[in-house]
Amino acid sequence: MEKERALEAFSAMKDLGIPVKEVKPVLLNLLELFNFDWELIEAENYRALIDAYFNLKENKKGVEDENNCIMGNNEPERPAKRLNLGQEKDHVSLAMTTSGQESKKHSQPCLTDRGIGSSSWIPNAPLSCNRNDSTLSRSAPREKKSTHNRESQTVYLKHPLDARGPSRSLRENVQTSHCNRKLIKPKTEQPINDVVHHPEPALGVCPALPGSSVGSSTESHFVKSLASEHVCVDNDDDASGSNDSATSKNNFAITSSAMGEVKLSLSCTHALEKLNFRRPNFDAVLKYLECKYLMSGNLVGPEFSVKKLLKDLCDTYLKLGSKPVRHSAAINSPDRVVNVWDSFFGNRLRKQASRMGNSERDMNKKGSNHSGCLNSSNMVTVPKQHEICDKKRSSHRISDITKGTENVQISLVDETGNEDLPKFTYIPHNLVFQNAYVHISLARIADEDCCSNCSGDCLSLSIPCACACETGGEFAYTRQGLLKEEFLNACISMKKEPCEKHLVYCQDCPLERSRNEYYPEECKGHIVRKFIKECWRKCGCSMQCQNRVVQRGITCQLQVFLTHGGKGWGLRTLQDLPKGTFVCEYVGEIVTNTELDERNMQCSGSERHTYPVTLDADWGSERVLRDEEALCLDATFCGNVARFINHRCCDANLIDIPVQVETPDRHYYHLAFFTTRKVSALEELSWDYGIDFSDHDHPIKAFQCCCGSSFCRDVKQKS
Ligand SMILES: C[S@@+](CC[C@H](N)C(=O)[O-])C[C@H]1O[C@@H](n2cnc3c(N)ncnc32)[C@H](O)[C@@H]1O
Repeated sequence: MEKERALEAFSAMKDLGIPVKEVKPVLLNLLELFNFDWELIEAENYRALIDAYFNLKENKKGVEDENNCIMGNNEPERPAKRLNLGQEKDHVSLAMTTSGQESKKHSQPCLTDRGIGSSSWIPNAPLSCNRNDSTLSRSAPREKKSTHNRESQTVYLKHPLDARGPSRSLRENVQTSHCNRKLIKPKTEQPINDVVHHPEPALGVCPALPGSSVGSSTESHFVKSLASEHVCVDNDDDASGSNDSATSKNNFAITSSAMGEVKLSLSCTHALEKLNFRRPNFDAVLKYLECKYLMSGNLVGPEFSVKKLLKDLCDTYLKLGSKPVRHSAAINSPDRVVNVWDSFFGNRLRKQASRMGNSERDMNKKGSNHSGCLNSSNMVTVPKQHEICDKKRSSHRISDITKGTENVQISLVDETGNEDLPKFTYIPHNLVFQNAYVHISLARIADEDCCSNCSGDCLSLSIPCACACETGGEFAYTRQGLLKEEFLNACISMKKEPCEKHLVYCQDCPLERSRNEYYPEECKGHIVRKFIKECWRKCGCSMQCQNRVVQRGITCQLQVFLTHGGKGWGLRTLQDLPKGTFVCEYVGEIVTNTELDERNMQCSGSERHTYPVTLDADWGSERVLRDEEALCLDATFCGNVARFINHRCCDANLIDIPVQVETPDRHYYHLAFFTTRKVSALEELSWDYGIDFSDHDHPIKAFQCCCGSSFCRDVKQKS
């Protein structure tokens, strides 16, 4: 896993013209700084790594320039340009277009050739196929702001790999250069009376007892000389094997007894001489070392020796234990990570971190109290008058209905305490119930359905990649991870006022068949919907490509709550959401029309249903789709948070948009919810199910709408 990630990082940097050998030390340092949190390194197309690399380069160059000045040399040309992925688009595209993008053809959207983009909500069962009601959408932008301030983010890097080695540390470089950047210092000089005295030797690894394992971070006893044989091995730099352990700085000893016990002791006597030395987490030491070897790629080369390996272990232990107090505290105590973030990178990077799935959740988990309230590490500040963590008032509270399956926790609160908790199984991705046939295979993805020649981030290319063809030859997303305004507005207006040209008609409409099997009416038309096409596995770009939004999952802070006014549970946002934000996908069981009919026949009319959505956009194509083939999503029994989104006529703040990820056809796709306007923290999220409240023949009676919209279509409510 680590190896794959390292290779991906190398490849991304290679795309920018940065050789692997130069990336390795920077990456290793960054891993160390970020506490091996790869997500931070991978975020926004390795922005941290790129920054660190160029900072290093610049700092080095500063020194070189200075030296050149002193020596009277001409200023050499800069080796490479620094890139700002957020803003300096040209630089990035320059580097990225080396992979033959010019040869790509970008066809215009061809929705009508390929079938219908219709997805309709279905109250309880039979599928409604009204011109006005055939809209379900999904949306998903990740907010990514390019507020990167390079001037304030010079990361201190020292030469990482070789403890003996670097000709000049960056610290020296920085100090001698005239660079005004703020430095993040790895260690502050401490007054002498701050020295921490360790009563025990600094390192002890005692895997001696049978069954015990190497690597316990808590063991700290130096090997005792109980052994029948005790070999002390000096590991001077030349690894000559001198046995003079008394003079050796780093050494290790192997002790064994006649009973078969073996103890391996590593002694880093350097540690005692170091100011600020704190025992590091041994797992972190091992991880660091593994990464180092992984990146050097010569673990088992001709130069390999076990002695060297053990010496490296000692050195690494010493290195990690000699970090500034706060950093080593973070290594030892994950609870302090947030402080380290603040002190090392300030709020900017912390926010960046908090936008990322796991890190975010970790922070929340650590910061949440027993009942799961959000704390200061959260981006969301809930106004006092709406205090949702008030225990006296909320007799129902679940801190995470997703049970850890999403990137973020989603709480449920019932401030009245009167409602039964919803009964369903949370699933973060669609699952086939039984008979539905979802044909996902790499072989079906043709060259024109993916961008195999791309690398890194497709949105940084000057020419949109093949995947953009579905959205008019342009990407649907902005570089901030939002849906483009033009695309969104077109989807909204198509949904509100579908005109004839947006409709396709089936020869034999499955929706009508489901209403009346023997005398189905003529198809009333399905809207040919606008699709988003995201890059996927066969594409050459990385997982950080900004044309991958929905597939990365929920990133907004959401909450299920008990609404007032008869709608039951609802979903609200706990943070302000800009227009075009991806909120969540509609996730449920993938069922066939036949299976859905069966389900609907079994349930009683009084049950509060989630509204299944018809999925198959191939309706209206020449082939008649049988009920056993047509697909729907039903979130009644198994679903995600979208099952709590209530209906609002006409002016809902969410719209559902089909998103093509794994399959190039329109038989199966994802339905994503995006905000139609700016939504403020604590607003209820809603979407227009597309119900025709005047359709009294519909086998499923629609609920009495309490949406409160002045455009409410339920006339009963109005009168
Ligand atoms: C997808 S579920 C939404 C979550 C649901 N409120 C719950 O408590 O589980 C759809 C159901 O919510 C209720 N509902 C949704 N929107 C409504 C509205 N505008 N007016 C009245 N009831 C609504 C209806 O009972 C409907 O069958």
